[in-house]
Amino acid sequence: MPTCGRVRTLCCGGGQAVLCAAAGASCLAGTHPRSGSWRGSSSACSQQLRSSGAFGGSCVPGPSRLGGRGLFAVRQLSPGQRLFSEQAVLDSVASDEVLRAVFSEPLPPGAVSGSEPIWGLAANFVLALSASAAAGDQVPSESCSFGALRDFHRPPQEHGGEAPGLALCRAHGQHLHDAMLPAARAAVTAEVLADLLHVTRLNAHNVRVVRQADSTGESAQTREMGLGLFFQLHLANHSCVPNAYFSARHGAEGHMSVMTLFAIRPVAEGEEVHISYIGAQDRTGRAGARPAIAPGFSLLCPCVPAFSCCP
Ligand SMILES: C[S@@+](CC[C@H](N)C(=O)[O-])C[C@H]1O[C@@H](n2cnc3c(N)ncnc32)[C@H](O)[C@@H]1O
Repeated sequence: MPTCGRVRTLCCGGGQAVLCAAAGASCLAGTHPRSGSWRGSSSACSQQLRSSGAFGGSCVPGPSRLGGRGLFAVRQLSPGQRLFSEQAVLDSVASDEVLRAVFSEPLPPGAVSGSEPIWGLAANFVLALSASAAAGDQVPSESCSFGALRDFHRPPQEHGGEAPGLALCRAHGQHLHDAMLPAARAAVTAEVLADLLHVTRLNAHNVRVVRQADSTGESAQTREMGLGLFFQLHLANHSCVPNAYFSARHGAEGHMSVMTLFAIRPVAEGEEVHISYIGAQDRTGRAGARPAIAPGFSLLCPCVPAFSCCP
């Protein structure tokens, strides 16, 4: 197991976050992409998350006719029924303190307000990655789910080329890496950040963020949209006529967002559970701007060519 010779505590999150500063990349051997363990492999964390009690006993992962994996009801589900709740593996809600511990000044406009969620996501990622490495990858169960990010969907390489969108993620990952403080830069490679962005692009769900008043007391609350990566929910495929919807919200500072999945209409045992990637919080199950889905998420809408099933 990798050990971290010297661990520097960053002044964020009440001193819980640690960053392996001096030991640099060598202390990240367990999670470093070049070790081969970051990308693609099934992690112990995923196994743990799939164990009994996961998915609220309402559904299980299985092969989808759409290709890849999907979620399937293990019993008949009624409209409005809660399927399961889960905490995000990673989300974009980061305090100013966390952002400033990871990124050098000046932060880009929107990074602190949260309207540029990728910065918060990357900051939380670096800190979780570092904490995981510092613990020799034997992280406590609360943060164990972080390792499950390795299992999230990535598109296969295109014929003779690379996965769609990867070049853009690589450029963006390099940009984020360049903007990091040296200690943070030593803890993560631009390549791993590019992978995180790729995973985010294809798997992240919107979460509602409600922030309480800041010290100036100018606003009682600010509301914004953040991003969350949920291990169980990420297995749900898209449909323009979904049979389930989710509601996700960032609650208390220092905790990841929580989402709950509900059935919209009766779902038969064995039926695939679909959400809509557009207007996912629309309980009616009606489709939103359906034609926008395919290029954005690199998927084929199951309604195509049967357009009539999309209102
Ligand atoms: C959040 S993941 C869903 C789980 C994924 N199928 C897996 O195997 O991990 C999103 C990806 O699933 C695939 N997907 C989701 N909905 C789909 C659909 N309706 N038709 C085809 N592919 C879909 C696409 O590859 C998409 O990028």
